Amino acid sequence: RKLPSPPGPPGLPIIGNMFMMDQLTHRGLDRLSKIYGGIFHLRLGFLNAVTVSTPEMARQVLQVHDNIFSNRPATITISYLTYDRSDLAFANYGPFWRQMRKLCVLKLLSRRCTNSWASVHDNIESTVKRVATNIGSSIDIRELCCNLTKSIIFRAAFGAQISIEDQGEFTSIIEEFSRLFGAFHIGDFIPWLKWMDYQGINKRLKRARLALDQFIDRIIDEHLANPKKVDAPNADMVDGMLVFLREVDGGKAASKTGDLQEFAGITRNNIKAVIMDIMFGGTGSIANIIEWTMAELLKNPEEMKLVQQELAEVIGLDRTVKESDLDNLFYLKYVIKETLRLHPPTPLLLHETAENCEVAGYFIPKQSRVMINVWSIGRDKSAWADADCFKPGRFAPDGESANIDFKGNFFELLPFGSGRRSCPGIPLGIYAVELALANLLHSFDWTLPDGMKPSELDMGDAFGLTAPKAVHLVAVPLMRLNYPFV
Ligand code: HEM
Repeated sequence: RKLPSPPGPPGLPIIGNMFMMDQLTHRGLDRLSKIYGGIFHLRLGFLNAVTVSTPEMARQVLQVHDNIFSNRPATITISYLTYDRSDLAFANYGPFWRQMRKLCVLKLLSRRCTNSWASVHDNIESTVKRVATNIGSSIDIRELCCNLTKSIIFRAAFGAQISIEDQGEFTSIIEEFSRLFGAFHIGDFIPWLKWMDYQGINKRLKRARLALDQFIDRIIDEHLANPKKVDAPNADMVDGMLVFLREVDGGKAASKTGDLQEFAGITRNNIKAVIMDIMFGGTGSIANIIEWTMAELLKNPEEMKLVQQELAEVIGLDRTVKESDLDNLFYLKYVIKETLRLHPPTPLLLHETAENCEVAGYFIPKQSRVMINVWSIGRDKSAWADADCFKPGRFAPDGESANIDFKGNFFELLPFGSGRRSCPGIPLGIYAVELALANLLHSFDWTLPDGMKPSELDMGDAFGLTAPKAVHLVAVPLMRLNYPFV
């Protein structure tokens, strides 16, 4: 039986729908899904692209056919900058990916990596102290959150000894990587035009990777000169990976811990590529969620009141929030969940098919790019009552969505994806988001600057690798606690 392709807009010879490239954002694809349905097809040059925009279609690709839909698409730029996909995020599904995933989940991102959790705690403490010295002044919340998350991830990855100069140098390397990830390369769509490089991207790629090589090689050498055990309290992520390298180099793989053999073959390039995954995975998304949550609460003062009331009841007004308090902050968790529904930091999950397959009666060819529009799904009117409204109470025990979590078990809420390729950084990421928000909202009352009314707050978003607020949130803190910050 010959199956049809999913529906989609008509294209032109050779370029297909490439004239619609500006529509490839969560909002543009959402508009197209209203015309063509929950699964539709675009042809971008020689590339088949399939978009999924409903919870049921997401279940089809992430659960029913997950073995076929678990590869990642990689552009020319991504392949080059990840040392030919030597990382976790862009490796195709298979034995290498499984090894890297195990390494990240067990050895770099688990609760046993105490340095990362201490980095979250210590950096939030110093951020709150900094805010306390600016009472009554306008604060750019985006800048505050980005500086916070960068410091958290830098220390988690490279250790407390990383200097301000190194942080600056690495920030510029990451920024150039970000710009290159977003750059358009015709060879990604029409392979026989791969040689064309009219924007000079190839030269920039070489320069960017050289800068990363020089930077991380130096950091690796410094770590090699001062080896630490992987379970030392100050062991960072580079230490964690070097332990495996040392074991492999020394020919001792598998002799003690049994599972080390599986990591044999890790190279410096793997370390560099995984560090970049952690930098990109961690920093933007955490900062995004904190900024969006603050914006939603300033826009909805009655919700702000409920969160702050809970904080006062659970903690009192004489101290800041500790990790052990988080389990008792239920309303704060509903607020974060609702923010993740309306503003998922990664609005489009990018997957690729490993084989030809059939979904919902349609034919999806091998190596199709699959975009799962998590932003659309979170606002799907058949899945959510008052889908566009900020209503955290829907997740309370008596609310209509009480049983829904964001860990990938419910296909109407997928901020971290679901299944094999779902986010391995959830515990660390959610800890950072909860502790930062709890402390910012408990320590201070917040108002909008210059008499701005909540209804005047701009809630538009921008599209890139993540979907931050288009306009930075600016707010004014007022002291709320009887606590000597300074
Ligand atoms: C708290 C905010 C975070 C959000 C909303 C988030 C979201 C996501 C999403 C949507 C994916 C892709 C899932 C898919 O394709 O199905 C992902 C993958 C990934 N995330 Fe996160 N993430 C967060 C925090 C982190 C942190 C803190 C780290 C590490 C420090 C991290 C590292 C990764 C990595 C390495 C992958 C690729 C996994 C793979 O391909 O197997 N993320 N994340």
